[in-house]
Parts: sequence; C-alpha cells; structure tokens
Amino acid sequence: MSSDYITFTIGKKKNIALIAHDNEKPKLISWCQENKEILSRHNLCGTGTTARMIADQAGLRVKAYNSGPLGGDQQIGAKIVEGQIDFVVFFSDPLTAQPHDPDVKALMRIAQVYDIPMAINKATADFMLNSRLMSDTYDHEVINFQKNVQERAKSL
Ligand SMILES: O=C(CO)COP(=O)(O)O
Repeated sequence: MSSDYITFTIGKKKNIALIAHDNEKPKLISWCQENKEILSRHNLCGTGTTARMIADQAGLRVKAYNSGPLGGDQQIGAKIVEGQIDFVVFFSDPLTAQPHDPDVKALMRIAQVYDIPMAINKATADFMLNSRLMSDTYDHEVINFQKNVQERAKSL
C-alpha cells in the first residue's frame, strides 16, 4: 500500500524564486545585493519585473516569468507543483491591495501544500539563507498526489 506522503530531496543547489511587490522591490534588491555571493551559487527565477530589476541592479542571472499581475505568480505556483522550485523569497506588500490578490494567495497556498520554504520578509529571508540547510540536501515529505488522485477517482 502506498503512503500518504512521498519524500522529495532538495539538492544542495536550490531553485530559488524571487518575488516582490512594487513597494518592497527596493528591499528585495538590496537583500540580493547583500547576499549576491550565496545567491549566485543557486538557480534563480522570479516574476517578470522583479527578475529584471534584480538582474540589472544586483548583477545576478534570474530567469524571468511573466509579471505578477499577468500570471507570473501562477507560473511559479505551477513550477512548485512540478517540483521545479525549492525555495521562495516573496516580499509581499502587507499594506497595499493587489489586483491579483487571488494569484498571490494561490501561490502561498501551493507553497504550503508542497512544503516549500517561503520567506515573506527580510528577517525570514536572512534566517533561511543563513541556515546550514542552504548548503546541504534536505528531504521533505510531500502529499502523495498520485495516491490522492486514485482515491478521489474511485470515490466519485
Ligand atoms: O506582483 C508580483 C507578485 O505578486 C510581482 O510581479 P512583478 O515582479 O512583475 O512586479
């Protein structure tokens, strides 16, 4: 019988998604500048505008998805589902309404479902990046989606 959870290993080189709402972009860019040496050892991606600004201002290679309001958060969520994102730094703006708030919530929810570490501000990002796990592998337990589909299909 298959278990409810399956183990995934996050490798030493992490696939990191970088995202910031407009008012938070300066903070994320300076955090990337401060941590350029560590970040450059990993694969970076981000929502469109954030990725472009980090590449231009911090000199890091960052694969750009669409801009957040045009589906970028959803693209990154889909990559989490496909097991292609290990770690998210998302400086969301707690004081400004976003037109794509449902997408933002969906990304946060799917990161929780797949047990993906997500830093929501500079302090969490500092703690995460300085964790010894950043330079090590990490086994985490993720819901067994195949079993989940089989059981749901049988029950409906
Ligand atoms: O809106 C965002 C995240 O929800 C960020 O999108 P941009 O990086 O394109 O500004």
